[in-house]
Amino acid sequence: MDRNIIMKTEKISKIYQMGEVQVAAIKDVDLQLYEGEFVVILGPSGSGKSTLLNVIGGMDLPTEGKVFMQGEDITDYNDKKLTAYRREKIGFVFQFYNLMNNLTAKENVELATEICKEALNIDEVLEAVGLGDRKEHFPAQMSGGEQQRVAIARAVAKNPALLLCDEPTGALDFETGIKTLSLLKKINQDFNKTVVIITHNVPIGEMADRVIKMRSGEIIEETINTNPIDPEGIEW
Ligand SMILES: Nc1ncnc2c1ncn2[C@@H]1O[C@H](COP(=O)(O)OP(=O)(O)OP(=O)(O)O)[C@@H](O)[C@H]1O
Repeated sequence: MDRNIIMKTEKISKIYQMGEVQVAAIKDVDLQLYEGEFVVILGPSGSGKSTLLNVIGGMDLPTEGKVFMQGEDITDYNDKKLTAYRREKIGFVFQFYNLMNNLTAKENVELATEICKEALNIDEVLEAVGLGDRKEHFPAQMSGGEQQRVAIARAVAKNPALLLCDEPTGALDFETGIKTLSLLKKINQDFNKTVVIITHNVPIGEMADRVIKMRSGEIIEETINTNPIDPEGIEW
C-alpha cells in the first residue's frame, strides 16, 4: 500500500458547553490517513465518531488542535476556503441518502459536480456504481440500495481526495448493506480513493486496511489488517 499521508490531525479536541457542563466529544485525537487506504472507525454511540468525521470534513472546527489536509492546516481557513475545501476535497456519504427528490439520479450527481473543478465524467461514475440504466429515474422510483448508490456516485464524481461515510449501511438490509460495502471497496480500488467509514457495526472492520476504535472521545486501539476480507464474507 502507498503510505503517503493525505491527512492528519494533531491533538484535536471538541468541547461542547452545555450550560454549566462541558462535554468533550473528542479528546486529543491524533489520526493519520494514507492515500488509497480503506479505514473503518468503530465505536459505540456517543464515542465521538461523527464529531471526528465532521471535523475532518470541514463541517465543524475543533476547539483545539490542527487538521492538515495535503499539508495545509484547514483550521486556519476562513469560511470561503473551508467551503471550497468541503466542495473540492471531500465526498460525503450519509446513512440517509439526502438526495433531491425532484431530480433524477443523473441530475443529483450533476448538481454536486457543477461547482467542482476536477469533476469526473458523470456517466462513467454512474456506470461504475451499477446505475448505467437507471440514470433518468427519480429517487422515489429506486430502492434504498439504489439511492445509496446515487449518493455514492454523487460523492465520487466530485473527485474528492477523501470519501467520508457516516453509517453508510445503517438504513439498509443486510444484503444491500454488503453490496454497498462492496461498491465502496471497488471505488477505493478503481479510483484509488481514501475511504473512511464510521460505524458501530464491528464486523465491517474486517474489510478495512486499518481499524480505529474509539471510546469516550478517544482513540483506544488501532489495528492493521494485513488480509482484509472481501465484503461478501462479512456477516452481522
Ligand atoms: N452539538 C452538540 N452539542 C452538545 N453535545 C454534543 C453535540 N454533538 C455531539 N455531542 C456529544 O458529543 C459526544 C460524541 O457524539 P458523536 O455524535 O460524535 O458520537 P458518535 O460516536 O458519532 O455517536 P452515534 O453513533 O450515536 O452517532 C456525545 O456525548 C454527544 O452527546
